[in-house]
Amino acid sequence: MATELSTSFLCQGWIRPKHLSVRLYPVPSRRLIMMRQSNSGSEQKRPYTKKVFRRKSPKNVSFGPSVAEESDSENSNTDDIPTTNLETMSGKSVETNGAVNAAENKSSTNLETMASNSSLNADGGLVNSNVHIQDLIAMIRHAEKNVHLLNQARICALEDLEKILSEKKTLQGEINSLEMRLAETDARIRVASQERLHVELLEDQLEKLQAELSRRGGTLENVHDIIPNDDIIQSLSEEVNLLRTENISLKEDLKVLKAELTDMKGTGERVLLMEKERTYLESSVKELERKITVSQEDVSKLSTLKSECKSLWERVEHLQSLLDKAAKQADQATLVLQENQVLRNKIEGMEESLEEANVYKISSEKLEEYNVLMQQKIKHLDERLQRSDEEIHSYIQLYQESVNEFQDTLTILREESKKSKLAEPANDMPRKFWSHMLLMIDSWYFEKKIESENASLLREMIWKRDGRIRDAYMECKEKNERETIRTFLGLISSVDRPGLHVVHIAAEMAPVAKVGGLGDVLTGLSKALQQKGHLVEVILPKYDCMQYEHVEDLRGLEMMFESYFEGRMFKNKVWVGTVEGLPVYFIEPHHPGNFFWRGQLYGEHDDFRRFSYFSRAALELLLQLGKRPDIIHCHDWQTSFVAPLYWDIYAPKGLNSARICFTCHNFEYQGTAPASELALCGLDVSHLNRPDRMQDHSAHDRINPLKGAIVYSNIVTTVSPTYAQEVRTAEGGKGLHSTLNSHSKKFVGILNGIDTDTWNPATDIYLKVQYSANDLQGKSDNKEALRRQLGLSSADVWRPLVGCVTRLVPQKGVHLIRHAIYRTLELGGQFVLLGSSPVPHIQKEFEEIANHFQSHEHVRLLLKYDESLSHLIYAASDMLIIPSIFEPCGLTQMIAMKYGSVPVVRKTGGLNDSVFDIDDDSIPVHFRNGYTFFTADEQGFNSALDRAIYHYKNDSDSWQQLVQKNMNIDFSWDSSALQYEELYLKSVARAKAANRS
Ligand SMILES: Nc1ncnc2c1ncn2[C@@H]1O[C@H](COP(=O)(O)OP(=O)(O)O)[C@@H](O)[C@H]1O
Repeated sequence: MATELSTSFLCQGWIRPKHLSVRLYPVPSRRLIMMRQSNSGSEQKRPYTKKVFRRKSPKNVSFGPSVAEESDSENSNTDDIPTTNLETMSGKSVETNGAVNAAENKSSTNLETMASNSSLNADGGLVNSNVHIQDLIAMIRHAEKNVHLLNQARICALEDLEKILSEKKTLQGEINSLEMRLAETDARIRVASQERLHVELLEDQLEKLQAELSRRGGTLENVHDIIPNDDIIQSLSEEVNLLRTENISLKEDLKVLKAELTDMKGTGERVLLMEKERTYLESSVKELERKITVSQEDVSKLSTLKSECKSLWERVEHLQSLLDKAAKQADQATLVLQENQVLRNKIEGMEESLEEANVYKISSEKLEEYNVLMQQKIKHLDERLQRSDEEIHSYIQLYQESVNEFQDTLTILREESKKSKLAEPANDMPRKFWSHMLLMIDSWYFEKKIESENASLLREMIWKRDGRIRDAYMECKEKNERETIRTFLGLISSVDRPGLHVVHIAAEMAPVAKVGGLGDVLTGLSKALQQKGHLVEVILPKYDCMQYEHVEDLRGLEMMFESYFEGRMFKNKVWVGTVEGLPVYFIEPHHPGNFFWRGQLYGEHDDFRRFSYFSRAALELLLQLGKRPDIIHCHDWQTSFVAPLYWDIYAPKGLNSARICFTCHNFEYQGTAPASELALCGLDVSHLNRPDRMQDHSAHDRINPLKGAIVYSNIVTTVSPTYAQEVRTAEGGKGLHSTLNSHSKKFVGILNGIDTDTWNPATDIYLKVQYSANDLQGKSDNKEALRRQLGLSSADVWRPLVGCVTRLVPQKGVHLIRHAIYRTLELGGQFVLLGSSPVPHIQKEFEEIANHFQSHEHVRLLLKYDESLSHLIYAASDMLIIPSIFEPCGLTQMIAMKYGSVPVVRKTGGLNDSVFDIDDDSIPVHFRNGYTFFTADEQGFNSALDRAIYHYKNDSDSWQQLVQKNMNIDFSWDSSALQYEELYLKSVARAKAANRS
């Protein structure tokens, strides 16, 4: 008995119809019969399902059974899947991707045309841009339609995909069962071959028996006598034949099954293709959506442009009317002139008549009278002539003025239009974008893909935030790097510098590498200068312990650059990334000393070597990158080598565009070393180890990098006016007062600001609750949160919380900080200290105090560096103490005030310039903002803290007013950055003047 099953899979366009026919034969052996029964049972139970997937469009559906037709249809589907699907699934004639792109290209071209058309043409008239705007709108609508169609196509594709997936699932089931069948068939083949062996054995035996028979002279008939079971042999040979037939049939089945399996695999691949297509469609839709957004922005810009055009047009019309008026007046004037001419002719005629009359005058009285009359007439005509001359003159003047006015306006309009045609600053892009562009250009230059001059021009365009850079970038998103570079090079034209190019070289930058105020200043000042339109870049060492999560788009450049150290050249890898929107270069030296792989920024035995290496590498990088900065700004002794290196080595090498500005954030750290060490970075020791150059005041064989920076920089600053005075005294100058005095003309103190993006209680993400001067409830909530976090008592809301956030170094008045803990307790307050110390004995001392108060309900000491906790302490505390022995500027008092914590400070350095005592009558009331003391002892400190706590406890209203007033003081970088800007500009101008003369 044979069972015939046929299956037809039909999936339009994607799955060809398939015909499968399997013929099963009865198995004569018992084992085979048993297997067959179980198999055929399962086969018959599983019905083949006939699947027909209906698509929305009948266009590509092929139901034909012919193999040739099927394979054609398959080919057409697989060769051009995206296009076919778009067409098929949308059920309409949808434009292909190429067409969509063409439409987009057209749209951008029209945009450009429109932008240029909306300006004045050469004749001074305006070309109406409305038509083009309409075009653009139409194009956008067109693009929207395309998006809509693509969306539809995507939905169809998704539906199809779902269908195909479900079909795939079913087919998978089929495959599984076919595989099972294959296995069964295999088993059957194995059994059959065993049976065959058995039959062959029997045949052998039969042959042997026949041979034996013939040997014995018997005939075949006698065989029946010898082998009584003749039937068995007969049946066995039949069985063998049957098995052979079945074997052949099974092989055929196997072939069919294999073909089917291959087909199934093809289906899987098609499903994959569909999935790919779906992803592709989704990305196309996204891209179109993005382009529509851009187009819409363009439309809004165009409408602004249009309104501008309109107003310009009105002005032109007004001018035109003036011109018309003037022209009329000129016509009138011409008429009057003609009239005058007629009058003149008349006068001449009359004069002739007069002459004739004169001949008769003597004889005739009448003629005399006539003469008088004529004289009067002539006089009258002369007057008229004069008047009309004046009138003509005034008309001509008026006409001239109108023409001039018109010409001026025309020139202005032309210039305006030219300017607007030229790159408008693209303020819609974030600062990060421009930094990214800058780094991209640098890497091209560094990797020798563009020339130095071209790199400079592109940098300047980026610096100006030239809209063409943005457009080129957008245009090149899909292009490869070579094409992108070509597009960018096409942009280059003469560019005016919009500001200064400033490069900061420093050892710290908040928040990626911060130890103290230097990091804050670097970021705050750079941001403020960038905001003012200057091109600002930063060069830092690539420390292993940086807060890398604050660096965006960090990547290593392909090329290394070499720099000199210790008599040979070392390779350096350059990493680029943006920090707080600023472009930053991180130098990673490939020096066996692993200079910046130490787990900390400073405090290493070889700091002199580490930072002299870095200073030289930073200048080398600028040279290699072909940069032409106006200002190189270095900070503290770690980068003070830059100044002498620049003038002695790099300016002669061609890096000679810059002025060097050096800011000392603390004169206590001078980085002195044995003089010979200076030679490591290539500086000439004998040339520099002189009392008026880099020799340290303490010994003849030591050099002082800080002194070198003072001597070799064009501008020297420190961080507050009072500190600038203090360091010029023998007591405050730490040995450098005489150097500073001899360079006093270039030395100035500028008070630091704080970065109000980072330090703003209204937006601070580290706070439990954000707050502002108008809503101080948040401040109380933070106080409560800090108390809970540190396990302090919250029993009395009004118990004053005194905070201190500091490095624990002698400069900060550690003995007064320690005293403050006990004094605060005596006065009924709570005390929280956040600080860490690089000085072991101070750290140990404070650890003991911290242990002592470990579970005290009103005191907590946290001896670590913790950025987020510092924010919470500023917000939670009512007062912040800064009893410094000296303080170059100090940022914590400003941050404290911004967060409504009243500062209690010693009057020194920058504290003296920013905190003014509430009770100091010599200071105008509105400037008074904190509590100060002068004598650096316990009584002195008490005199300030006692008053502060008394005020807090006894006059909460005026305390709140004080808090609110302090929160509103402007401590931003605005005015300080302005002062730096002025210094830079003056210095650059001086250099230019010197070069000219
Ligand atoms: N332990 C600490 N944890 C977190 N931040 C700290 C810590 N100590 C100091 N700071 C921060 O360092 C900066 C100190 O700057 P500044 O007052 O100029 O002092 P200095 O630069 O002398 O350390 C502030 O931003 C302050 O919040």
